[in-house]
Amino acid sequence: MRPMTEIDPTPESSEAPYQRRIRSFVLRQGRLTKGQERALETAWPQFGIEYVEQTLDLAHTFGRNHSPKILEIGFGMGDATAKIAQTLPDNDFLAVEVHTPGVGSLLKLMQEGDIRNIRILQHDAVEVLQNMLADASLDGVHIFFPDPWHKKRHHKRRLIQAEFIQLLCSKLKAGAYIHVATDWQEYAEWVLEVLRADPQLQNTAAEYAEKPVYRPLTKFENRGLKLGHGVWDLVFKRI
Ligand SMILES: C[S@@+](CC[C@H](N)C(=O)[O-])C[C@H]1O[C@@H](n2cnc3c(N)ncnc32)[C@H](O)[C@@H]1O
Repeated sequence: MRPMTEIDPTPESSEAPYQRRIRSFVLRQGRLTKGQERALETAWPQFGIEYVEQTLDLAHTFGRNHSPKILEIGFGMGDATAKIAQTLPDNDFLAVEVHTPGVGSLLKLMQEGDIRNIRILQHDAVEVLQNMLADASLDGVHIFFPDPWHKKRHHKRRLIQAEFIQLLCSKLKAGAYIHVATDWQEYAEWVLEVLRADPQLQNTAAEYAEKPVYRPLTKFENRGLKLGHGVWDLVFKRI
């Protein structure tokens, strides 16, 4: 197993409404394949967005105005992202991930499939939300299989927390959606509770939603389903 590097929590402060002290991710020192390395060199200049503390003009970034703008947080190796972008060519996807091999992998998939409606930001999505996205600028958010942080003492590292959802809601247009999928039942229950408790959100189902058709089954999910493991989709709308 590769050595894991924990990112140091940023110092405590009481200035901003949502202070990010605990990271929801661990930066792994993954090795890049030759193909990922090549994709990073050749496609990043066209499809990568550098993190800066300045509001991103999404229409300008994607070169079109009226297409729905969807944020994906933590795309992993990008397989689902690439498939969804191909399935929904009229939507634009801002895909955020911290892991370099994942960024290389998605860029490679974009080159192979000639996919042009994705832009990639390699940074902590919380800081991207805080510093780069305008209020009421998003039509949807995808969070697929966020790290469940199984152990109770790690629950504070879970991405989905009440304050994070408040921040996310401020970036959603009225009627925009949040779609979370998880294969960890206890996290599904946690997410359901957090989303239900936010007065700005409305569940589109009684509890868990049917898997929306645009979300492809991942290899890992397929394997889990065969073993009888469950997957829970949650789709909420911003009022
Ligand atoms: C369990 S993986 C799931 C990846 C992918 N969505 C899938 O379904 O295969 C969770 C991913 O979220 C990323 N992640 C976690 N917190 C993040 C954050 N705050 N900003 C950006 N990426 C994050 C991790 O690096 C990791 O790749």
